Amino acid sequence: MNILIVDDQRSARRILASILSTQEGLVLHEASSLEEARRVLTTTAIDIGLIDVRLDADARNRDGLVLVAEIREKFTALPVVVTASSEMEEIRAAMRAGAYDYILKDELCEELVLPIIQGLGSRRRLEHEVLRLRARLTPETGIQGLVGTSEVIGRLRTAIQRVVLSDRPVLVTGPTGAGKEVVVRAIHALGPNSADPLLDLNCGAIPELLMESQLFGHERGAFTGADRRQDGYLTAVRRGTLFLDELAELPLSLQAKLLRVLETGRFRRVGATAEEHFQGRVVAATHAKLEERVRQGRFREDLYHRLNVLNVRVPSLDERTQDIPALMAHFCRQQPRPLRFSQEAVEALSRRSWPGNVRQLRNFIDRLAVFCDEDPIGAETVAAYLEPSQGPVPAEDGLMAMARAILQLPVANKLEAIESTLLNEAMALAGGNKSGAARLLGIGRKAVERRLERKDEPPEVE
Ligand SMILES: Nc1ncnc2c1ncn2[C@@H]1O[C@H](COP(=O)(O)OP(=O)(O)OP(=O)(O)O)[C@@H](O)[C@H]1O
Repeated sequence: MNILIVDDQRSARRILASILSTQEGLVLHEASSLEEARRVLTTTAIDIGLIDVRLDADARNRDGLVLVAEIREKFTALPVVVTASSEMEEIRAAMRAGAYDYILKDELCEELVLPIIQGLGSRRRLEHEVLRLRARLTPETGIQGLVGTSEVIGRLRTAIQRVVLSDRPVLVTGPTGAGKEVVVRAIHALGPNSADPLLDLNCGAIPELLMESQLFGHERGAFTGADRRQDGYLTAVRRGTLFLDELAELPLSLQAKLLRVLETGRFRRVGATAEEHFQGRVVAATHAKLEERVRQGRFREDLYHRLNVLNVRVPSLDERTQDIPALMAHFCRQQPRPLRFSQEAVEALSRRSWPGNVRQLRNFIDRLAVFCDEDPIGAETVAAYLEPSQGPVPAEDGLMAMARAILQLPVANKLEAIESTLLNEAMALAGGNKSGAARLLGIGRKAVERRLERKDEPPEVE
């Protein structure tokens, strides 16, 4: 277990360290200020934090309490406050901020400190044991579903296990096709509420009004076509996971509403006056650089900070080429017929760059399974099949994902929903200029105008 002792006085840190050094299996870390403690917490998986309330000579300093609150918000360590028995008010404040226990400085001795550490140690061990058992119960969707043995994928698994211990929002980032969705599924499967739903909302695939209704639900008569009351994902998810995919595309108006849900845990369905409680966990994913979107005013900074509490970065395939043979074997097993590659072919595929990441590798193997009869498939054949797919990710993937998302919508006319989304996007890209939008869409300006007039009516809901 990693223990972090935070105290501005070296002598105080020494006393605690000497008490703890009698115990086996403890790795001790020290920090003398709030900043130093933050640095250690972000680089090391600390299990227990022993934190002095005052972290500099100023008697009014209460940085230790700030740290306790931060740990509960952003890290998975168990904080314990260390203070004098005369500071009852500070002890109360620390417990309110989320400290698990307190240690009195005037009674620092093995008999009082060690039972607290041992108690928290058992708690941590139990948490890990539960995680391990859950991982065994969900081999496909859990952490084992993440194929690979490289060091980076090992770090990714550790990050997943850490965020599962908390119930705060998670932001999963990484390039397209790298496995963000696989990671989100693992977080859900390993979490305490995996029996409740994992609901996936693609923030880039559907028109704004529909998205609002899908997320928040609506009252009967809230808009044209809303002929009955409908639960949104925020209700239907219960204590499960609300997966916001392509988060960067969430319209600004919905960003404000989502922020309110995250801050207060409350929301209103479209057309309702009464508020409801959101009980689930938000896990969002994006391949876009959100900081850049914030700078451009396209993504709310406050929402970004709310969601970026726990960040899991999924590495690109080029950062973990050692995993390519294992991934190839995994995708070969999924084919309807046996598929094998020669050693040279595996090596050639492991050497090349995969800008479309794991998805591009999977698509490549799927293609060979359909078109190639060679057994085992050799390096020359692989090279021949690679030619046309050099370069960026095939666009069909994005189109297929969008088509699938739209087909599941409660919209009567799905083709119209697609058209309207495309039209909106073209208008936005062209800065509201109809001729520009017409050029992007490959149709005439008149056709754009006609469609814009038609689209004033909100889409019909099934
Ligand atoms: N580590 C992995 N092990 C097994 N399969 C993986 C792994 N990573 C990705 N995949 C597979 O690769 C494909 C793409 O992964 P996924 O959809 O999770 O990517 P993504 O990062 O969410 O992409 P996007 O940003 O485009 O949504 C899926 O078929 C997924 O099952």
